[in-house]
Amino acid sequence: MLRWQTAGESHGEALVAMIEGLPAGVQVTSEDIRQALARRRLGYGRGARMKFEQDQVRMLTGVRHGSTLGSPVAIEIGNTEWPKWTQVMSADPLPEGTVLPEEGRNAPLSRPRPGHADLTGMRKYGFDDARPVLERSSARETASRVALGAVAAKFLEQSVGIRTVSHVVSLGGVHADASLPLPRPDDVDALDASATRTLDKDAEERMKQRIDEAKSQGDTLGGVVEVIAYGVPAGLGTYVESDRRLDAALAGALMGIQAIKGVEVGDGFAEAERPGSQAHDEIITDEDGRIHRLSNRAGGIEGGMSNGEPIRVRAAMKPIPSLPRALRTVNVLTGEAATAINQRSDATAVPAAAVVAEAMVRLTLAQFVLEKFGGDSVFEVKRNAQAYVASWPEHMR
Ligand SMILES: Cc1cc2nc3c(=O)[nH]c(=O)nc-3n(C[C@H](O)[C@H](O)[C@H](O)COP(=O)(O)O)c2cc1C
Ligand SMILES: C=C(O[C@@H]1CC(C(=O)O)=C[C@@H](OP(=O)(O)O)[C@H]1O)C(=O)O
Repeated sequence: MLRWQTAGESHGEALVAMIEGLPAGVQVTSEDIRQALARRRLGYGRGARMKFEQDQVRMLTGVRHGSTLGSPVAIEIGNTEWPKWTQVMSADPLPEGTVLPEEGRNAPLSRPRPGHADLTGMRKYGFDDARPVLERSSARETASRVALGAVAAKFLEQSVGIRTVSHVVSLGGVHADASLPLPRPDDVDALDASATRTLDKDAEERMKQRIDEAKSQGDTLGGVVEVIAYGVPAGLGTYVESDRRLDAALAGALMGIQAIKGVEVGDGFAEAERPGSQAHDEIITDEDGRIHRLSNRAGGIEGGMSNGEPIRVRAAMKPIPSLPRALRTVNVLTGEAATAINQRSDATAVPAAAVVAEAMVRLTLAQFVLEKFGGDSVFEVKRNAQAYVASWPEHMR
């Protein structure tokens, strides 16, 4: 069983991520993790913090000489901003009379920001300011999941040959051309080079303009991201029990990302508007006698199982809730009307969310691969997966 967990606060000393249940023999280095984290920092419209802060990666356990040991893998992502935050975020009580810098005093954070966890978090945990809530509800935490996703990606590629890619489908209402071919894993460099993580250059320009326009109006934007997984063998997940469905797990994993408000598998909501004759993926036998699909509207999942086609899932991100054009709120210390604090913030983080969504798809697929094929070493998982496919009659492969 593959399990993972993250810990850490947005302005704390470090984030910590742990994954347990990975087989031995996954080739992975801290440089692989660094590269994945660098991708999450890219994207037009991200705020100042992305520029001055760095992710300091340390592989603490579970890996020796670039290869996993089968024991839990723990990764630390140090926050280079920590020296500025040590007092505000100190784990130990502060000496009497310590005067905290502005960001550590509770007055500004007694005005909960609409769209954030602030108000309900304060009520739920009994705080009189939002600092203890925002520290953990912040999407800074997604760095931990991207780090774990980088390890999962290595496992998927080295065991079964699964590779993933993510891109932005729409940003602030500007859509990439849906008739373009789907990105493939080899397009990753081109996607990294794109300011808005899209292969549609024309849409990229319009997305940038839209972000500039929103910024000049003190506003923020959301959008839709897509993750595609290639090389997924048929038969991950099952229809036999709802909580073992691959589509359900992927939806949960994507919904667990901060600010994600909708998930689609394949053509998702568009499917609901089509007649059945145009909604499914017809099965034919091609010239070499092999079974083949004419389309992939289902996004590679039928009956809660991967069907051998590329897996395609989308996630809709709401606009960033901290806006320069501050929203109305209430000062919870006085009950008086107020405006939400206007912190430095991302104008949009949709390209980064694509990278986070990809990490969640990688982790979820790794879980399902291990459930299906088992194995304590990459070699064993690979052998089991190959034997499974080889057990099918030739035309079914
Ligand atoms: C990669 C990423 C970056 C984000 N950056 C910011 C930000 O700079 N400012 C902000 O207010 N919200 C940001 N958010 C969104 C908040 O974390 C999120 O909206 C908030 O936690 C409440 O969302 P929820 O209701 O889905 O939990 C970001 C989200 C993601 C995924
Ligand atoms: C630090 C990251 O994202 C942060 C996520 C975030 C939020 O509210 O979710 C708010 C911003 O932080 P701050 O309020 O300190 O400026 C982002 O910069 C990161 O992604 O590494």
